[in-house]
Amino acid sequence: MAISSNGYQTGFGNEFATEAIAGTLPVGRNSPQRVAHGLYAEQLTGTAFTAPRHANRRSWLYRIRPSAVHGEFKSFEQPRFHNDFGTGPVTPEQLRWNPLPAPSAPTDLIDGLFTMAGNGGSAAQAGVGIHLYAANRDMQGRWFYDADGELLIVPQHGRLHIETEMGVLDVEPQEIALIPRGVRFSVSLPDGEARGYMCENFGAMLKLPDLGVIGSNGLASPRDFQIPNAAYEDVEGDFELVAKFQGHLWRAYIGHSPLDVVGWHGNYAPCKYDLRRFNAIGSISHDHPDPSIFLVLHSPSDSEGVSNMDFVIFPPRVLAMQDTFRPPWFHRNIASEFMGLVHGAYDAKAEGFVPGGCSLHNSMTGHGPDAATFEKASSADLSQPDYISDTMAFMFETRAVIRPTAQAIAASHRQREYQACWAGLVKHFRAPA
Ligand SMILES: O=C(O)Cc1cc(O)ccc1O
Ligand SMILES: [Fe+2]
Repeated sequence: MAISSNGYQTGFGNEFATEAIAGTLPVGRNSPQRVAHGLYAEQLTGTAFTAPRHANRRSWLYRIRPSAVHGEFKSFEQPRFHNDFGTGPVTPEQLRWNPLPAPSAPTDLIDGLFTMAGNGGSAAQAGVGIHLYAANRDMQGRWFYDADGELLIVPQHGRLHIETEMGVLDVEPQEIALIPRGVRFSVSLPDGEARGYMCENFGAMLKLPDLGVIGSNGLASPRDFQIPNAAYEDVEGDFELVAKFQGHLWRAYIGHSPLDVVGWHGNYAPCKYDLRRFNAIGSISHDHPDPSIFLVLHSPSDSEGVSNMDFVIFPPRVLAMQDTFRPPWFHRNIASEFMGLVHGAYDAKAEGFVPGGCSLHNSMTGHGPDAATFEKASSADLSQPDYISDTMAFMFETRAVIRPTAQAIAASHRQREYQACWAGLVKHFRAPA
């Protein structure tokens, strides 16, 4: 069983139409009395029926069997992958981790998920679940869907071949994949192993930010988002469908591949985006701008301007600001910040923040450049620009505090000495005589 890519369409949130067999899509209606080729019609909605037109997302899928056809759901445990973010005290300490160790036993993407942190939950339809994955095996005869949230997958090492109901996404490090709530998929690993990050967004669907005074271009361009063309398989066998529903995993027998959608149309679909295409906007006079300038996608909350989650990147760029401490400043924010590094080095941390690693700085926790970065940037020659190259860091930034899981705090890959990176920031103050 393997479906290869049937190519892509482009445009974030567009109305798409695609068929793997010509003549599949009905013309002038969505649900004709009989669908072409003996297919079933099925609607998949991602927003309320009555959501305003600009926010309304749904697609029509024309498939070999309806998605209702499968066995009984039974509880399924993958104890490292969950939404138990706890209700007790949460440490305000700065936290950092090394990459998740590679599995020793054969482990597919679902078994390789490790929940690091999160807030809110599917019942509240707000917050995020933040997970790492490390896998070394394809998902075999197994498909997954997440009813709790949209999935933002950030591969860090190894490519992912993601076969979804709506077509195939081939994703490599420095690209991201977005899988809408409910869409069934399986993942195989063309490089035999893979490691990365996965954010489960329980809130409103991710969207491109408004550009305001930036104008009509800049940041992530809608045309750079790639949406798969329909691709399907007609396969029967003894398989399993794994669902994530209300924070728990469930498993049902399924006698066929659910990737049986021959054609679909609509604006609710998976997509991928190459972060290297991001058009970074920055300061060309003085001062280091707020990181919102690097916003790729955001999940709005009910309060205007306050996101449930912002997905921000720190891509290669040129820094030319004058009379300025060029790296990120020391700061405390109302928002909470979970960061990861896909490639290279991050300009606020001379060492210790490694590709595949991650950090957590919660609301009002002081953080910023480490001592080595401070020393270097405080005396750097500003007559020359800094070419920040070979880098791709990112941040999941949320309005609610990000609660690390008990297993993340206890993990052997946690850097228990992280705070020491600021210990060298000695007193330079001398009161004028
Ligand atoms: O903490 C961080 O490294 C992320 C970050 C980067 C930046 O340029 C400004 C603020 C901020 O929180
Ligand atoms: Fe920060």
